[in-house]
Amino acid sequence: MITVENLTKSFPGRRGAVLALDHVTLDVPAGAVCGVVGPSGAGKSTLARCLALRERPDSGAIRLDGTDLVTLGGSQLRAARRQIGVVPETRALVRQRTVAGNIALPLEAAGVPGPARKDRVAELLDLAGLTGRADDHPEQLSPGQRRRVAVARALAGRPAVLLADEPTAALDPDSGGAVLTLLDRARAEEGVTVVLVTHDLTVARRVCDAVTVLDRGRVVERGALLDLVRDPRTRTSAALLPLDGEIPTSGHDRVADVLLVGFAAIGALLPEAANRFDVRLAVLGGGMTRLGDTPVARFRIGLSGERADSALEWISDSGAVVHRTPRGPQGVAA
Ligand SMILES: Nc1ncnc2c1ncn2[C@@H]1O[C@H](COP(=O)(O)OP(=O)(O)OP(=O)(O)O)[C@@H](O)[C@H]1O
Repeated sequence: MITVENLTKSFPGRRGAVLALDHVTLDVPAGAVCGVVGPSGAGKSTLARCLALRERPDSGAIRLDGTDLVTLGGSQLRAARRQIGVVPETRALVRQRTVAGNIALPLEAAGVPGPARKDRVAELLDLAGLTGRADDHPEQLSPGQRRRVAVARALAGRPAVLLADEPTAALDPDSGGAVLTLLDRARAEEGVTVVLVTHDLTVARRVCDAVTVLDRGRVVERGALLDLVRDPRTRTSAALLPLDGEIPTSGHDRVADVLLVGFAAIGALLPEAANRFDVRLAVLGGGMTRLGDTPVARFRIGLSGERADSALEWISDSGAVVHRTPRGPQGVAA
């Protein structure tokens, strides 16, 4: 478990100090993939550098399994740094070395003997889907493959935490997806705790269990992705399942926003409600996405018919989250 408590960091700026992190608190359970998300300048990279123990915060604590890493120095700090693997920039890969040679670098530096080194490199090549490219040099690989080599290198020393700052930046969707799959496999197969820093919630939604949303150095939202998406007031929900506020809602007896989790429910629930209660049900807007493997959908629906209220209650009782829109006729919170 890694916890960040009240982390504060400022930098001198032209017009006074810039508060890059303002009492940031978050926790990442062991074996989870946690996203740190936010717009440009939110403080994500500063937080990542503090977590990597490359930058000292002005105040606050970073605890790994209870030990405050901020206070460490000397050999203890070097040992703590080995617990936190940082995915390097791909330009940090050594051009003269093969893919296998690059992954082996941290093991050589740590004095791991040859046979053990070979086994570990073979394991990581397999994990990264690069076994066939072991003897190639970085420039022979695609950008996405190079990024996977960088992830494998960061995993070599079996760190407790893996820090990946914008690991899909500048990659096409398929290559980016392969990098995210690797992070997910690393969590599942190596048990590493992953901190994924990204400006893009649609990247985080693919692998993260939980996210912390930063804005101007502050935590503005944090929690399990599913919980955040269930609450229509969160930024996370608005970003991942946007509903156009201008959707026309007139001409219906009731208008509501319905959040559905799970595939069967998305396909069947709304038509079933219309049938059961003999109401006309129109989908006015919304759409669906996936959180990891779980499909989630949010629709704005209009219902007309005598039993429209009963239909909404039944949809809610069936497990959907129903919010009657205040803009709808006789709108009241469900
Ligand atoms: N070394 C530094 N010196 C001065 N100011 C800095 C330094 N590092 C970061 N900042 C400032 O701290 C704030 C947070 O920057 P940071 O790079 O952490 O944000 P970010 O969320 O990673 O943004 P981006 O997505 O654009 O990289 C910004 O106002 C930035 O200008």
